[in-house]
Amino acid sequence: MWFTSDNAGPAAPELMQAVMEANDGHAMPYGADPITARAQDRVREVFEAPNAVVHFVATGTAANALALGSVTAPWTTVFCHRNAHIEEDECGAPEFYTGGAKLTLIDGEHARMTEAGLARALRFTARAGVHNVQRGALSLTQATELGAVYQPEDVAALAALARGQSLPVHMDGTRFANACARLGKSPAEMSWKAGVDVLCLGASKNGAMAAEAVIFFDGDRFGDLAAKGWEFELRRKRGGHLFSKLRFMSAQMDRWLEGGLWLDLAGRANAMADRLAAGLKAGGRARFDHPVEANALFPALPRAMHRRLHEAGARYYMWPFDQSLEGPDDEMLTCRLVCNWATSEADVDAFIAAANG
Ligand SMILES: Cc1ncc(COP(=O)(O)O)c(C=O)c1O
Ligand SMILES: C[C@H](O)[C@H](N)C(=O)O
Repeated sequence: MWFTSDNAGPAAPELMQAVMEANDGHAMPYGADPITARAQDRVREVFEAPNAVVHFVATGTAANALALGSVTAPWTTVFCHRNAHIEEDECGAPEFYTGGAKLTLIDGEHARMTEAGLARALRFTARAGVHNVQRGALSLTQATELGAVYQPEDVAALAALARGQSLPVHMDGTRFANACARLGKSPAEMSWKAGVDVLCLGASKNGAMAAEAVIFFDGDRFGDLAAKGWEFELRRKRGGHLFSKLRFMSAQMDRWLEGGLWLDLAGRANAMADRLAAGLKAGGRARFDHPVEANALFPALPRAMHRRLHEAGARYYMWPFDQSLEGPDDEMLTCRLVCNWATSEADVDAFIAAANG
């Protein structure tokens, strides 16, 4: 019963097979191989973005931090949600790779930034003179860190506010696939058509061993897109994130996007989250303070239930982590349960049985 994180899940056999097939003799290193070119074209095709600049890195943190470093200056601030991964879980990488940009934290339920919150923050930074950080970029996470998704129109409204201040829009798409699978909208509608300028598309949480795409879309934001892409390549290399045998990462991304596999895998994870939520709700003792819109759920459960689950061998995080299993049985404690493409109905049903007793 593994529900700690989709990072704990196995790689999908299709992607492992793609890596094996890529292991065919010699090929030019550092991304100059044909598999990488094919994967870059596959991304452009799936996103209906023939001119997009596409590069691959191994981690979501590298993707986010290098992308933000490419679109904002050290003396600026990036507007993000208070619970954004770039704020809470990247150990200062965005600040490091931007050369010191700050993060301006904005509230909103379910880690979804509100228009009002962003508008207020933009107004507050309007006073910026030489003594103040300048507005740098907007960063949104899709799906959010609390298991919710943004509708394309929500993204468009927030992006419009950013665009009104000539700010680029970054999207942390570590679980973009889960949001796309949930909403059934096209990747283009969920990204550049809604105003996203640079998308970090995560495959690692959704079947890859390690593969993340940084996609700069050909809007009016970056002027010379080729130059922006080259700048990213230099930042990636300088940051130590250019893989010499990039073909093995590219092969994962290419296979993941081929024939809609990425959406099938994400759909499986979402369906298991739905099953798990339904089973806990049926037990009558779970409280849900956040919606289940992707592959994660955040139920509040009685402490006694948590004890029972831990005794049954269930693996998951209390959320926040530091909540103790010692104390009154009926105190409600929130946890995070994350399903991945390999989560089985048996895993889910065993968790529900242990929870409901
Ligand atoms: C929303 C979000 N963004 C970015 C990341 C960073 O990914 P990585 O841990 O591969 O650096 C994670 C990690 O799971 C995440 O949950
Ligand atoms: C939170 C942790 O850093 C990881 N991003 C995860 O979602 O498991």
